[in-house]
Amino acid sequence: MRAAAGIEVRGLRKRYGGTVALDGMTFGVRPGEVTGFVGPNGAGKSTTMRVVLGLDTPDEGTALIGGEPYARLREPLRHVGAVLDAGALQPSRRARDHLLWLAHSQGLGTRRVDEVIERTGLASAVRRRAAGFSLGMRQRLGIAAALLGDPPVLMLDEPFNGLDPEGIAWMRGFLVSLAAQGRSVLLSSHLMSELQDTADHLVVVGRGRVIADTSVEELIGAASGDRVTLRTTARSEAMTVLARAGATVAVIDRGTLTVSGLTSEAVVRLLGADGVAFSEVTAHRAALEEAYMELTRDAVEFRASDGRDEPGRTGEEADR
Ligand SMILES: Nc1ncnc2c1ncn2[C@@H]1O[C@H](COP(=O)(O)OP(=O)(O)OP(=O)(O)O)[C@@H](O)[C@H]1O
Repeated sequence: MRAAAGIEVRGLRKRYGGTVALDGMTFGVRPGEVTGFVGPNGAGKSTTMRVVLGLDTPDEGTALIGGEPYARLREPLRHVGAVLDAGALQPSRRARDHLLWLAHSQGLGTRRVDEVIERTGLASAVRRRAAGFSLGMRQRLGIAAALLGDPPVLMLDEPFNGLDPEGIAWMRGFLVSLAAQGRSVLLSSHLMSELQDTADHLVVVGRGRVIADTSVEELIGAASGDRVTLRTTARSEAMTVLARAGATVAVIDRGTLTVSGLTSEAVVRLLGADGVAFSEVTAHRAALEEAYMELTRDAVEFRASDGRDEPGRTGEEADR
């Protein structure tokens, strides 16, 4: 691998007819980190990746890999590897032949092909034809191809799509190890849960622009706000007492509530004064999924209401 390089995306705008796909998309991807590129369907993730790879032209803005636009890279496979559509394989071609064809087209040798086959755990499948490959094997083959030129930058569009739990675990570990080698790894997903244990950094997007550019830790902290988590077996009584004191109370599960608008001291005092039993009062820490939902609420085209945080609900209403 050559000197570390990153991705720089600045002010990308792109329309398809009346649809605004990119609306000033701006972010960077640093070496040594897995950056999760996450947002609801239609947020502009795939379009951004295609622009970075020179497969689509923006109306405005720039996208650079190691300081250069893709079109100016000599031997691009040595600078960036990408898997945009793992399904796109010539069905009759055997896995190893697919890699050999790619390698030879870029002046890379057979030895490198065997190295990437080994690294991606494809050794037992290389003589099989692509048509018989599971999606998991296709993803591995896509990554093997992306790694042929030992590039410092990797981009993967929805790499967890369709993988079974074992495939997901393998993919996570593999992506983290690639970043640990100093590579810049950008991976997209529309599910935050897929990124939770993989990404160091998150670029959250919606409607063609960046909503948050943050570390995983910061995002969880920011979304947690001034809320208190309360565990109690007397949910209904607790909700009545706290709502009466002006708090907004949401039900998380049978024995857990989150309370906004009161300090934890006030919650303890109010419940104690009314003799409502509780087992725990702690500062709330939002799970990443919850943080993500809050951030992207306005950017989602369709979302069914789960009714959890409707304002003004009382304990009795919520308990029904
Ligand atoms: N070739 C195209 N022609 C017309 N519209 C397009 C084209 N490519 C993307 N779009 C539109 O641009 C917007 C952004 O799409 P994009 O595929 O980049 O989003 P995404 O974040 O990757 O979504 P998903 O998670 O569904 O893949 C969407 O409204 C999409 O319908």
